Amino acid sequence: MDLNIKINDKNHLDIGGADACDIAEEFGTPTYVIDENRIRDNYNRFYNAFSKYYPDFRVYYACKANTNLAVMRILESEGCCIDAVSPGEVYTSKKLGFPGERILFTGNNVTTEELKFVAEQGAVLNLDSVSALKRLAEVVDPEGFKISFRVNPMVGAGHHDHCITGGVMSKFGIMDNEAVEVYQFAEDLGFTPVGMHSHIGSGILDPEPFKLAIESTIDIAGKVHTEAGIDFEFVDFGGGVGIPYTPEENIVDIDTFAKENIALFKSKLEEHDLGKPTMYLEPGRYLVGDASVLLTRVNSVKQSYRKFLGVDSGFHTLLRPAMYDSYHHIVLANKMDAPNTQEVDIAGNVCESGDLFARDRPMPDVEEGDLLAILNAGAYGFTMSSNYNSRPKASEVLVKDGECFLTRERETFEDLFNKQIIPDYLQ
Ligand SMILES: Cc1ncc(COP(=O)(O)O)c(C=O)c1O
Ligand SMILES: N[C@@H](CCCC[NH3+])C(=O)O
Repeated sequence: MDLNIKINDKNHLDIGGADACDIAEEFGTPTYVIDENRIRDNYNRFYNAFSKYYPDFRVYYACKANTNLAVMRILESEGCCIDAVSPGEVYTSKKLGFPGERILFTGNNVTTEELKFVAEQGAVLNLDSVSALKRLAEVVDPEGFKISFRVNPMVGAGHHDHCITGGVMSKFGIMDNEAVEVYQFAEDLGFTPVGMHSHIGSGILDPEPFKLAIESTIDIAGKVHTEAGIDFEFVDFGGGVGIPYTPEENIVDIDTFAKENIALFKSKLEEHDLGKPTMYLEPGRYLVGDASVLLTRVNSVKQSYRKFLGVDSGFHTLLRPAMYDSYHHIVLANKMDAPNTQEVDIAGNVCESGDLFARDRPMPDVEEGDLLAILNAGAYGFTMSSNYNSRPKASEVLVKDGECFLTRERETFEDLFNKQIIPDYLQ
């Protein structure tokens, strides 16, 4: 089993050297708990695997996965760069110390004002349409302005249909067969196109689609090089590397993955005489997914037509099970040695019948007051949470070598009033 689970001598879940039960006691529930060392390990394992075979390599953290400020500072301190998808992510990254040159902005359906803002921040713009290109030309001086384009490599993969971003159904990128024309047009406008980007999807454990994407993207880059005379400073293959969520899934052997992909990358570069552009990858889930758990307490055990364990969080806290039917492994954090004795449904506190973390899940005997830990909650967990049902958002705690730091206060009812204005006549 490749799930990241550690147990201490009290038979409690250990997170980064801290006891899950103590954390729940001190900070309450629901709380996301993030293990700093695990993020650092994930980053270094990933970076070292690729840079060993191709030193001109950069990691752009897809910060949409987790924008906790401490998480971003940790990755900044490791020398990581940022894949930003919105002006808000660019703003946050800049404020946290990432220089513009280390931020790649890959927006989709962005306004002209947003393009202008991102350009003013000094981030590198990776454009997704001819419309964006034309509108960027209205708000910056294109002369010598470096840009890149996201292309659709016509390869797609992902753990759910919603997470496949290449192929004919995808809203992302320019078409492979218009690339030459678009790069040429960018040059005609005065821009200096220096990069090409593709991203096929998210949550992929199978190495094959990545290889197909490398082939297809470099074939497109080769055509653009030959026919439009573009020299590439970088090629970016996006993110998407999955992590095991179920006990049956295996962690990606990142060294073999890197070795094979880099070998293919080099041979494709040679085939098209593309020189030695820097290789970028944009992992999100791989860096932060297994570094965090969501602690949630069982507040009711109900035997109805089925047996339900009711907990103090819901899909407003962790959306993935409800949105993608995603499996998250759930453990009884205060009795880690207890054997499974039953199959139960684990339900949240939102007023929707789809608010379930698990159906028919083998679990030990669980009592009200017990503590559950929902594993692999570090990617697309807090960032996709909401205030649905007027539920305040969870707190977040960072653990470093057993020491705990509150990095986000739990919201209060007062926070539900933030930014709302009741017109005078209704006061
Ligand atoms: C452009 C881009 N890069 C990187 C990522 C990160 O994906 P993942 O978290 O699966 O690595 C995404 C999300 O799918 C994305 O849209
Ligand atoms: N939100 C998705 C990943 C999508 C990534 C965004 N392109 C998930 O939780 O798996």
